[in-house]
Amino acid sequence: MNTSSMLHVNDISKWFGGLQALSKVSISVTASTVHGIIGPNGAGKTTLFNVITGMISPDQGSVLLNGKLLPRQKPHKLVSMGIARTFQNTRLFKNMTVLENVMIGQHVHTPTPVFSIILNTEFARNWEKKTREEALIALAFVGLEAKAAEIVKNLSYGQQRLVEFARAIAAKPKLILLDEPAAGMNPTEKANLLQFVATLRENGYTIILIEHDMKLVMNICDTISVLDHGKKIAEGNPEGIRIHPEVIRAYLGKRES
Ligand SMILES: Nc1ncnc2c1ncn2[C@@H]1O[C@H](COP(=O)(O)OP(=O)(O)OP(=O)(O)O)[C@@H](O)[C@H]1O
Repeated sequence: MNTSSMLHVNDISKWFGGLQALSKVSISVTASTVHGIIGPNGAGKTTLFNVITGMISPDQGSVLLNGKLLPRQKPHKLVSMGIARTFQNTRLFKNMTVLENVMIGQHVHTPTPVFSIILNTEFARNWEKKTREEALIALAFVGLEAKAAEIVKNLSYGQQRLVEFARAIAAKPKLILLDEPAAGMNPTEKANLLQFVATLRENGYTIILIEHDMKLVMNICDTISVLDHGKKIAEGNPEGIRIHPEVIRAYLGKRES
C-alpha cells in the first residue's frame, strides 16, 4: 500500500464576514486511505471541502495535491486534476438515463472537437464507445449496471446517490471527496456504500468523506479529523477518536446520529 501523503491542507483560515468558518486547519491525507472529516453542524466541514476543491479561496493557507499547489478553479477543471466530488444533494440530470449521467462525467477527457462529433467521424464514434464501456464498468462497480437504461428520476434516492458515485469514479480520479454519502440511505444501501468505499480503497483510490453517521464513519475510516467551530480539535484512528475527551464533549456527547 502507498503510505505517502497525497493531499496537504496547510494552515487554512476562512472568514465569512465576521464569522471565522475555518481557523488554521491543517490535514494530511495518506494515499489509498479513507479519511473522515466529522464535527457538529456548522463546524466548517463543507467549507473545508470547498477550499480543497478550489471552489472558494482561503484567506490564509494553501492546499497541495501531490506537492503541487491547487489553485482556485471551476468545478470541471477539478476532474482533469484527478479530483472528483459528490455533493450533499445529488446533482444529476433527472430526465436523462443513468448511463448518460455517468457518461457526462467523463466528458472532461474528451479530446474530440465539436465538429468531429457533428460529422460523426470514426474518431468520435470510437470515443463514444469507449466512454460507454467505461461508464458501464463504473455502474457495475456500484451495483447499478442493470439500471443503465433507466431514467434517473425513477430511481430511489439511495440509488441516485450511487449514480453520482459511479459518475465520480468514471472520471478516473485519484482523490474522491464524498459529502455525506450516507445521507438519505436505508440500512441496506449504507451496507453497500461501506463495501463500495472499501473496494475503492483496495483499488488504490484515496477518499475523503464528510459524514454524520458515526457508525459508518467508525467502520469505514482509517483516519478521522474532527472539526468544531472551525478548529481541528482531534485527529486519529476511529478507536482513538471514539474516546477522545474533546470529541465526546464537542460532538459525540450531543448524540448527533
Ligand atoms: N457562503 C457563506 N456565507 C456565510 N457564512 C457561511 C457560508 N458558508 C458557510 N458559512 C458559515 O460557516 C460556518 C461553517 O459552515 P459549514 O457549512 O462549513 O459547516 P458544516 O460543518 O459543513 O455544517 P453541516 O454539518 O451543517 O453541513 C457556519 O456557521 C455557516 O453558517
